[in-house]
Amino acid sequence: MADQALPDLITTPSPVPPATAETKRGPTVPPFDYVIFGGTGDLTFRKLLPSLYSTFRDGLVEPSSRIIGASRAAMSTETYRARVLEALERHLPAGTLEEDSCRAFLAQIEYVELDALGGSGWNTLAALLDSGNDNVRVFYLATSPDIFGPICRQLQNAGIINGKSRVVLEKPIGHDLGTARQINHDVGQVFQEPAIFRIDHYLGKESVQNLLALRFANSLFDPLWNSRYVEHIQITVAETVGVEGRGGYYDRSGALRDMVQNHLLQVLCLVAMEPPSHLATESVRDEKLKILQALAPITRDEVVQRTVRGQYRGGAIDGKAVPGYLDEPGISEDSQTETFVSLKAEVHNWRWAGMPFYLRTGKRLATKTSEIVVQFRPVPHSIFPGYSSSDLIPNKLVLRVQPNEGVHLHMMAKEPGPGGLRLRGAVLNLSFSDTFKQRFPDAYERLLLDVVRGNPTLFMRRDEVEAAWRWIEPILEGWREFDLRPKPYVAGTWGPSASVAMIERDFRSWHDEVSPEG
Ligand SMILES: NC(=O)C1=CN([C@@H]2O[C@H](COP(=O)(O)OP(=O)(O)OC[C@H]3O[C@@H](n4cnc5c(N)ncnc54)[C@H](OP(=O)(O)O)[C@@H]3O)[C@@H](O)[C@H]2O)C=CC1
Ligand SMILES: O=C1O[C@H](COP(=O)(O)O)[C@@H](O)[C@H](O)[C@H]1O
Repeated sequence: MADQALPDLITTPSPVPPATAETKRGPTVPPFDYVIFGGTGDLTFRKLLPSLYSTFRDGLVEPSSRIIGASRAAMSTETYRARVLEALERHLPAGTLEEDSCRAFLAQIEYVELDALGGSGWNTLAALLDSGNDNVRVFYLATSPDIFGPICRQLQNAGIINGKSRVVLEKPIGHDLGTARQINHDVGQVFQEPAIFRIDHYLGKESVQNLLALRFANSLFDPLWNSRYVEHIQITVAETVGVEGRGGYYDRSGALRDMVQNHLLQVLCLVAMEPPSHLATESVRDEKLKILQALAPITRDEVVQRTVRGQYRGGAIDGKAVPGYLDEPGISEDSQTETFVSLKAEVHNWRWAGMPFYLRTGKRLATKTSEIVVQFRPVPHSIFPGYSSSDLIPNKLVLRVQPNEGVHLHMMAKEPGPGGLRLRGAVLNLSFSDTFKQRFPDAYERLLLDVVRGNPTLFMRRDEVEAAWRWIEPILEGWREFDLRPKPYVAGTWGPSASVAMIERDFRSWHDEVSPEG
């Protein structure tokens, strides 16, 4: 979109163009007022506003809805709209920003200058919200978690919470169990649990939700989905990006807190949980909680054997040189923060007893890929002349979360041709993008509207967050106690060699070492 179009775009409201049958993804949600605290932050500009725009363009949003950005920076609504436009241009996939719907979207955005800790901005916000509409009110806290409590208290004092109000808490919810409990307590003083939406955007990813469909809408997998048939499971979330200007936050956090405590454990829950009796919020959450509670603690004494920490050094990603972690802005020069973690977890219950789950995540790794690998046990006996049972490569189900969402089943097949029966490994591929022609919405699109719908199924309940921290804490303590420093790895690789050694000690290997293609 050309720059000279900007003034006209942001001052001339026009109705949202009607969605066509191809673009509309469902019924509109009730009209809403979305107040985004941290309205000028990276998350808001990179993810929240582009996702809200996409839902607008797809015809899911009532025209009387409003989006109100709030933060301390002094600026007019006009200037804010111009910044939103820049963000949409920069962060939406090419070709998806449409002039008419963008103009209408921008016209529904307001800005309020406000300090979370108090001041007159709260009266301005109250006046704006009190303009007679009956919209659902969403308060999205896209700020550092230490001001979640103060923001909720200000909302209460300003008298702007009504029966149609909800609050969304961005991750991380705390830095450890104590701070998570404090945040949950402070927010819980103001909002009832059903009105609190703790977001984990991995639960909004299409392919993560597809895990529910794969497991519970097919009869094929469940009989095999246990340690009698599954040999081990791997969950990998590999990124090629570094800390992307978030060094200040990341250096205090690290990969275990930033990724494992939330995203990887939530995915593990969906992989491992029992079938909920129906797809109702509390049934799903109850089953996830049981998994978190069944996770065998990695005690302080076990951290050396069962966890690996890494930190990237300079290297190359996609043929381009990238700096090491210690040279990134905002990182302390002698930082001991891990940018990579791999660990071996166990779920102590009837279904999974004695079978490991290997989890791994890191920044500046070889490729961007998130996947779940279910490794099945070998056949008990070979009937094929010339093939022992160990020659028959055991089945493996690979669920690709991103990119190239899909399911790959590794199996043995007969090599075509006359004569004897020769066997060879083959892969059955189901690519979701080839099968379903629709656009894959960003995870936030679904979740932002679920808040308005009042559907918290894909959000974390208080006890889940606290159970996850309870499992993470002994690992952090063990690292501290044994002064387990992160091992260096070259950017563009698969992390420290100790991670490979950890899984190879169990006579297994990471999926990428076997087949980088999927
Ligand atoms: N960026 C990302 O990709 C992701 C971020 N998150 C989480 O989301 C949260 C926000 O992250 P991010 O956007 O990166 O952070 P930024 O530092 O970019 O943004 C912080 C925002 O909070 C506002 N803010 C800070 N203090 C106050 C205050 N006292 N009163 C009102 N507004 C305030 C800032 O505006 P101003 O200074 O003008 O007040 C700014 O808009 C963090 O908890 C982060 O961990 C989670 C997942 C991904
Ligand atoms: O929450 C976070 O997630 C991103 C990775 O998300 P993805 O959708 O791109 O896989 C990660 O980069 C960031 O550090 C973390 O805070």
